Amino acid sequence: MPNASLVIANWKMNGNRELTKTMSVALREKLSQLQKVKIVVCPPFTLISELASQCYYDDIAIGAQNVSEHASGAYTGETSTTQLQEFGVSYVLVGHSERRQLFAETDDKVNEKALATVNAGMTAVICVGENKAQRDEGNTWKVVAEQAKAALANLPKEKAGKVVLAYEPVWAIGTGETASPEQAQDVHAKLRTLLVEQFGAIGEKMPLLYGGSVKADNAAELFAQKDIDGGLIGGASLKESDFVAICQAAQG
Ligand SMILES: O=C[C@H](O)COP(=O)(O)O
Repeated sequence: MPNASLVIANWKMNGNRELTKTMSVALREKLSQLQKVKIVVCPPFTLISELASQCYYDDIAIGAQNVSEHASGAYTGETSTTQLQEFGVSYVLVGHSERRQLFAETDDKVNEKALATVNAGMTAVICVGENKAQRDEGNTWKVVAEQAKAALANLPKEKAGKVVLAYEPVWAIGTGETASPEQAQDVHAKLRTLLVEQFGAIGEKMPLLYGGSVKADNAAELFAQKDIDGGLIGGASLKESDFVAICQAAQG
């Protein structure tokens, strides 16, 4: 029986004001009554203000897809934690594989961004995951563990409540090829152990999300896994009916 606690929409570089309006209405009317599931929407920066003004903060949280590790200054094109918070942002995606691959974000940079996020009082959603070649070579856990340990370095126990881990196998992102519930659970169980080792007993309760071609028709079986506490949703978060169905599947 699914009993997930967190579903995050990552619009990536998609969407416009029209989608923001449509989705805001859908979230308010169809999802604000979900008791057990926290919903976060991460639109492009340009739509954050509009989304925040239309969503009820208590039910729907606003997330950013990236943040600068710097507090302020001459960093053209960057956005700080303080600037995001001014618009009601309380979650930040950190280390998404597209940032790692296309924008050369290193493990160290991901760690700096995670630290900046939690130190500002926001929740860091740290993404980890192996690519196809790494899985085929049997290195899935080696890669995921290295990324997770590097991203979580120097994060103290008292910040555990501000940390979410998202396992996103790169080969499953935007491909329609989802990890099987067993494949995902296998990695999640190991990530759970890693969290408990670093943060103690609270690690048992820290949200572990799965991302990678989650759809309305596969969400329930993924969310039914013991250590899958929700999802990070890309393509399916752009379509109102699909995203609503995924959130409802999380509620169980
Ligand atoms: O952040 C979301 C993930 O990259 C998953 O994207 P997807 O659901 O389109 O596969």
